[in-house]
Amino acid sequence: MLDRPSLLLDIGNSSIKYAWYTFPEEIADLRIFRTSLDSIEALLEQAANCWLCSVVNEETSLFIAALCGKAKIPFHQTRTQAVQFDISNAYAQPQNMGADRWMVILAGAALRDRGEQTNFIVIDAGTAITCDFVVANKHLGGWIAPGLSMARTAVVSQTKRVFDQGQLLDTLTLGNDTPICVAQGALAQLSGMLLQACNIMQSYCSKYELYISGGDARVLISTLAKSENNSACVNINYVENLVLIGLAKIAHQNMAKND
Ligand SMILES: Nc1ncnc2c1ncn2[C@@H]1O[C@H](COP(=O)(O)OP(=O)(O)OP(=O)(O)O)[C@@H](O)[C@H]1O
Ligand SMILES: CC(C)(CO)[C@@H](O)C(=O)NCCC(=O)O
Ligand SMILES: [K+]
Repeated sequence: MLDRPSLLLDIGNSSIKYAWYTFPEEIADLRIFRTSLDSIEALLEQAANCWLCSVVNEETSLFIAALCGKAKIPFHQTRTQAVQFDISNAYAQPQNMGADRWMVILAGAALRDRGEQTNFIVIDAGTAITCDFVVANKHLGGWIAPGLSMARTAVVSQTKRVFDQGQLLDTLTLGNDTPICVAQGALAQLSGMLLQACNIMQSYCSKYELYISGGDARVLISTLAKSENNSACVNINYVENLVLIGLAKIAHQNMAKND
């Protein structure tokens, strides 16, 4: 059983992603796959154990736990902590913070340890976009906002004459008809969030790293790269899935302890 890898599961609001982790592999080298609830049982048959990060209902976690019981393998679910790996959480009630955000913060810390910077911003541009700030091992707080797709849907659904044709653009320009104005408006909101994040971080520290992942990460990076006024945002690192890297870090630590 021990020659089998750990199954790392990220259950988000709209999709499920997973990766295999074999101790003591490098945690930054994960290959990411998408799956569905129906396919998890088959994955567990090949796993030594399972690590879950979920932001959906408790029933789903109980379902995965039961599948692990059936496969006779250990089940672990990560929860947001007040302090973990020397990083302290700014929430007065850490349990209120989505476990995915905490994994993303721990992933930022793990990736940062390989470089020089101790300060970092982590952004997860998924269904919702979240942004969290860590300076000298202290999480200072963060933001939650609609993701690109949700922002576009929101403005269309709450107005009469605004419509969207779903164009995917990665250059910020000024729209001259309704659907382009919608596509550009959402892009301006989200890339503006990145710029504000960098501006605010500079008031805390002169050097920091920025890690960004999620379905909209690439579009946001190329939008900023093509903008003229992006000097605040430097050192942007794209990572396919920070949640799973955070989970790998915890799985790694747990196995190192029991080694
Ligand atoms: N093929 C695609 N399908 C769905 N969303 C996509 C696709 N390509 C890019 N996106 C963008 O990705 C965003 C969703 O990101 P991602 O796939 O990381 O989220 P998710 O897995 O649904 O999020 P969560 O983890 O919160 O459930 C949407 O805002 C959308 O604009
Ligand atoms: C913000 C999301 C939806 C991002 O996936 C998730 O982290 C979540 O449900 N969070 C709970 C609220 C909070 O983090 O404060
Ligand atoms: K998300």
